[in-house]
Amino acid sequence: MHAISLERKHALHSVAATRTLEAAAAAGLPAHTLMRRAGAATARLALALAPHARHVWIACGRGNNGGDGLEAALCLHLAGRAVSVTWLGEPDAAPADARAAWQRASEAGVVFAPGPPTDLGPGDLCIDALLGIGLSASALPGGGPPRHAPSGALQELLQALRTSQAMVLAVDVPSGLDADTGQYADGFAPDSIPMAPRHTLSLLTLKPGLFTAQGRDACGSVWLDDLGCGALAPRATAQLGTEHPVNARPQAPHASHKGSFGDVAVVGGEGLAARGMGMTGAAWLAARAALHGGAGRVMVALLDEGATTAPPWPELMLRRVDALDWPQLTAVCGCGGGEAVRAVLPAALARAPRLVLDADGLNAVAGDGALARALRARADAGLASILTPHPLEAARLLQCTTAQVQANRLAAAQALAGRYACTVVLKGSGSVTASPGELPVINARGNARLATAGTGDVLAGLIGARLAQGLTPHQAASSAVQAHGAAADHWPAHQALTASALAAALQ
Ligand SMILES: NC(=O)C1=CN([C@@H]2O[C@H](COP(=O)(O)OP(=O)(O)OC[C@H]3O[C@@H](n4cnc5c(N)ncnc54)[C@H](O)[C@@H]3O)[C@@H](O)[C@H]2O)[C@@H](O)CC1
Ligand SMILES: [K+]
Repeated sequence: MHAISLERKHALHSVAATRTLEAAAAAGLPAHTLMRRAGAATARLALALAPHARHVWIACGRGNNGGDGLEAALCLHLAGRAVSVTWLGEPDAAPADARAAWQRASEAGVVFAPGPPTDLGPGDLCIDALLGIGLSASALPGGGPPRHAPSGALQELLQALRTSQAMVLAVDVPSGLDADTGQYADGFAPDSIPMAPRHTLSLLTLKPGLFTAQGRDACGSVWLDDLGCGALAPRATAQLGTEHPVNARPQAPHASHKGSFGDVAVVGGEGLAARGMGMTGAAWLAARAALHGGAGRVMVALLDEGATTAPPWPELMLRRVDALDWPQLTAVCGCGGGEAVRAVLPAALARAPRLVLDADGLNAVAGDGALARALRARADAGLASILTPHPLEAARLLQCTTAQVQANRLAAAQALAGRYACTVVLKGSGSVTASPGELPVINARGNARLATAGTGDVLAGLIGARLAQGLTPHQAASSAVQAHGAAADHWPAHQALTASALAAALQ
């Protein structure tokens, strides 16, 4: 068992892949072995997390997740801890493994109670073994069977877990969270994020839903125990994090010059005159990020007719759009581009060998079939394209609702990558990078401080810099997303995070 380090990459497996692994592992082991291992691992982690707990309360559901909780109760009881269990199951209706666990726990004298002890305090521990992957029903955006709201007893136990002052250890997955998508099933979402510390012990595999959408907030710290079956794991469904170089430059030969690291041109920043909304800051932010991200030269083509602004940073060069040498450039198009970007897109789509399309550039493609076809045609012409939508922009591109995108972020990103034959970064909690023929990457870095104006422009610029330095689109996008998040994770606690300072802090 180990804590999941966000510095390393990890394989993620869907519920279906985990079930395949479970069946293969169970076939080669004596009955009930996996559940006993799961219970023992849960008990070990419980003892390590709360060594001084006066009381451990375990809420167990009707299925095998509850069985894991019963096995953990037995281990903790045998270790001399004060344990009580609230079990929603019935011996006659329980699955075989869980029934066997109940029998062993009962015979050993584990205490069963209708609810939690009334005096659970901050030093105590709750174990959430109500629902695991049995809840999951992965579906493409908008699909999936309707789900029923939790019953009264289940709802009460969930509430008790969420309002307790004691630390909560979730077995396999926080109850009610879909392990594939990171979304709560109907009726299961908490009213607010619980205050007590939270841990999740994922069993057999790490699942994608633990790290995207609501997963990060639901899980707290994530641990993994492969129950001794890691060698049998099938092909991964996705990957958490990336080990691509932080920055391509440190490996560059000594005899490098500014042309060695590529030219990035940021095209965006609609002027105040066009529609009364000046958005040139977005273009400058992207350009600054490209500069700090290691691009050799960075140009800015503002969509601001007649503007004579000097660059706010002297390393940046101004260009008129008609003076851009497209075939030599990595173009970052759309940041603050407003309506004006639409007129530039035909040239950018047709001529830029490497293109990052952000914000208004994406909205323009979503609303114009000819631009969408031009984008899709780039792959056949050997031109690299990266889209960086947030969920609303992704919904426009997929012609669905934001809720449908968020219902399965991994599937939505893959659907977009397929539709436009390019790399896609679906932003939001647990950003997903997907490319045709590549394992999708879920980003584990970053935090809510990134939810401030301009950070998306910074990301687009950084991706452009990495693409210009020769990384593949998938590497450029996934590694930039990780570096962007890591910069936020390392941000000094007492300092406000602004997009401009973030751009300067990039590595
Ligand atoms: N069988 C085994 O040997 C192993 C099982 N394991 C555990 O077993 C879990 C999966 O077990 P199950 O397949 O039994 O599934 P779960 O125990 O996760 O859930 C199944 C139960 O939840 C109920 N349920 C599902 N959706 C509901 C909803 N929306 N509202 C109310 N109730 C709902 C079902 O009626 C059923 O009683 C894993 O998450 C893991 O914890 C692991 O320990 C690996 C080994
Ligand atoms: K659980």
